[in-house]
Amino acid sequence: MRKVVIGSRRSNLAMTQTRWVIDQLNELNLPYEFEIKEIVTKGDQILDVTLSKVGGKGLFVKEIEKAMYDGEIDMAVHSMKDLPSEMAEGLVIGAVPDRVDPRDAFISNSGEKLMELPPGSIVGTSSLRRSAQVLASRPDLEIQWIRGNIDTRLRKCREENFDAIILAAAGLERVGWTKEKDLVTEYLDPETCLPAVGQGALGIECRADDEDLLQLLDKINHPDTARTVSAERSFLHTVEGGCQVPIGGYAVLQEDGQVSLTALVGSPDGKIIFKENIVGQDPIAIGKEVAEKMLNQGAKEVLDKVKAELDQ
Ligand SMILES: NCc1[nH]cc(CCC(=O)O)c1CC(=O)O
Repeated sequence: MRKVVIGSRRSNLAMTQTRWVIDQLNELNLPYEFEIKEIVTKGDQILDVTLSKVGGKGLFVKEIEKAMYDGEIDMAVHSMKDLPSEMAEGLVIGAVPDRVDPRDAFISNSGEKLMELPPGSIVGTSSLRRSAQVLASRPDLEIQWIRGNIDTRLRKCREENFDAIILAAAGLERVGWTKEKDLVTEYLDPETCLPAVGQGALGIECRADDEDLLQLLDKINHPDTARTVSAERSFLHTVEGGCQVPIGGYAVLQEDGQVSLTALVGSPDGKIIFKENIVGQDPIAIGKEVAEKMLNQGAKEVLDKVKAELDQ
């Protein structure tokens, strides 16, 4: 019997995702037991600044990775979209389980959909990807930053000066909020709001040399999800370089077995949107190809400008 220690942030979503993975692993009936170790990250302590200004998504991940190097924990369950496109040395994604709903959920206080909101309505999000796409279809709306975990954002939407907020459907679904009837006003289709790279999928990280654990994790890997997400991450890897920028990427598997990847780069005000679709057999190759095409078309200048503004 091996005891596997799983590091998790304390948030409801992180804990729920970690427990879900433990359930999947327990169902295999193999000689392993699992223990959760809570890790408080810097990202959880900084609440009042735009996330992109304090070091981006990597912030949540780094301290968990340190605990893994130190042997304090053996693995961690991440929302795939929070994982930087390049893994830290010595660590790997051991499994990508089946993806849940990748879409963004639009929640308005009045019950009006995105295209129905009156001009000047305030939409809360702290994602440049969401703001770019909302403003592209509704330039007459106002975006205001909103931070905090899912429960905090839902409370702020009701109590503070917001008319609507946008959250990932996956997060709402995992913590059980979608059971609440009429909470979600509208699920935004990927044509309106292309999801973040990896949205709705989990990535389970462990040490690259932990062959025993890698063998176990492979049993809950979902090859189709792993394949489509790898196309999205290959795109992210080629365009980016760490910063939190207005980028979206969503890939699906076609019936003929090919991967169809749609990728987006925009300016935060939604005035410039680059969007491309590419179909191919090799996910890494198509991710790279679509990224290079968009960078050459002018996406590079847009991204450089956003990064320069974030650095100020
Ligand atoms: N940025 C935080 C974050 N990271 C993962 C999810 C939701 C779950 C997922 O997309 O897998 C969320 C919340 C949100 O964006 O609304």
